This record gives sequence, C-alpha cells and structure tokens, in this order.
Amino acid sequence: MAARTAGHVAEAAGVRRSFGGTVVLDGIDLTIERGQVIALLGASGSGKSTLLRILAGLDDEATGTFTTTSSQAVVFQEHRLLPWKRVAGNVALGVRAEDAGERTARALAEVGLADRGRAWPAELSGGQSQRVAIARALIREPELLLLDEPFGALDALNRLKMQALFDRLQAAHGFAALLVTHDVEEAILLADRLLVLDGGRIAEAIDVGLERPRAVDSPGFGALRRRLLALLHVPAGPDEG
Ligand SMILES: Nc1ncnc2c1ncn2[C@@H]1O[C@H](COP(=O)(O)OP(=O)(O)OP(=O)(O)O)[C@@H](O)[C@H]1O
Repeated sequence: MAARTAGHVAEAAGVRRSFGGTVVLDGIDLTIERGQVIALLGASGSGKSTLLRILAGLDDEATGTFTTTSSQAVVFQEHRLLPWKRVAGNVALGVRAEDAGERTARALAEVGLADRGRAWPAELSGGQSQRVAIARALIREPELLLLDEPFGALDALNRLKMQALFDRLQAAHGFAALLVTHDVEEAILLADRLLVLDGGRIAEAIDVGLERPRAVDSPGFGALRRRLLALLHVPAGPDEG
C-alpha cells in the first residue's frame, strides 16, 4: 500500500504484528519526513527488522495502516549481490534507462569503487560488497532508504568508514532513511531522530539536534549516549565521558 504525500515519505499508525500468538509489534506510530534520518534501536528481538520489513512491503500480515513512498530501496546486513553478475551488473539491476551505464559508473564512483565495475562479487571484501549494495540502492535515487544493520557485519574500522560515507551520501542526495542498528554511537552520529523499540511500542523518541558532521567527542554526544544506553538497559561503563 504505497502513497505519496507532501511532507513525509513513510507513515504508520497502529501497526501490529504477531507471530504464532506472540505479539511483536503492538501499535506502532511512526512518521518519516522527507530527508529525515531515523535510527531504530531496541534489544535483540524487539521487532526492529519486523518493522523495517513491513515498511519495505515485505510482510503482508501486519495490521494497522501504513503508507510509504514507492521510491525506496532496502539495504540488508548481507550484501545480497548476485554472484553471477559483475559488480556493474549488480548495481544496474532493475535500471532500464538508456543512461544506465553512466549512472552505474557514477554510483560506483560515489561509493569509492570506480574501478571495480568489472569485478565479480566473490572478488570483493565485505566492506566493498556493502558499498556495492549501497550503490545498487542509490542508483535509483530513492526518496527513502531502509537499512537493516547495514554495517553490522563489518570490522570496526570499515564500519567507521561506511558511517562517514553514509553521512556524505545522505548530505549529497537528501534521501530519508530508516536505519536499524545495534550501535548506539552509529545512531547518534547519523540520525536526526532516535526511536527506541521496547515491548512492541516506540518507548522513546529523541531528536538528536547535534551539529553535523558529528564525532563521538562532539558536545552533547556523551550525554545522549548515556541516555540511550540507559533506555536500552546497558551499563554505560565507568570510563564513559
Ligand atoms: N518469520 C518469523 N516467524 C516467527 N517469528 C518471527 C519471524 N520473524 C521474526 N520473528 C520473531 O519476532 C521477534 C522480533 O524479531 P526481529 O527480527 O524483528 O527483531 P530485531 O529487533 O530485529 O532483533 P535483532 O536485533 O536480534 O535483529 C523475535 O522474537 C523473532 O523471533
């Protein structure tokens, strides 16, 4: 059920989803404004991926009302590249325009892989593969990106690089995003608004309000981090500023 509305790219009201009698989402209300980055946090099993799948149109058993822009793309934790297509072929998937080649080259350049179009997915590192997955999403110039732990499988250094890349791409393209993440710092670095899922509901919504680009030592970062960890019932640790 996709509809296009002026101010926002996704809206959900009273969304519920159960699995075999267990209620996972118990009345979710959510709006994603045009160009807004929302991070969705919550304990393991709290229903983050379930909510993302509903918004992506991948779950027809949810109830409630929701509308999302049809101009959307999904990035998962695993790259999901087709192994029998070269990198460029993966990026161009679903793009039939005459200028597909040009757009593919541009998308690959934007993610720092200008020279890897002829490579096979098996020849790429995990970080490179995830860059291709992002290029594949970007090439369609989506209004909304739905990302499910997109950097979750990467090592710490690659994760930092990908977060910086995401921030740059978002600033350049202005897409809205729903970013499911376990990483509290990632959420604060990248999002305009943080939603904490708990007990099947949005337990807390926090507007970040820090200047961009952000760093973990930005003023206000530590306080927000502590607040978020408390909401997630994680001890902040003795040495956290
Ligand atoms: N297809 C399914 N069939 C049965 N139960 C499911 C299904 N998908 C999700 N669940 C259950 O719904 C709950 C929420 O799962 P979901 O994957 O949305 O959580 P999550 O917050 O994304 O967790 P994680 O952070 O561990 O990825 C879990 O208890 C899970 O077992």
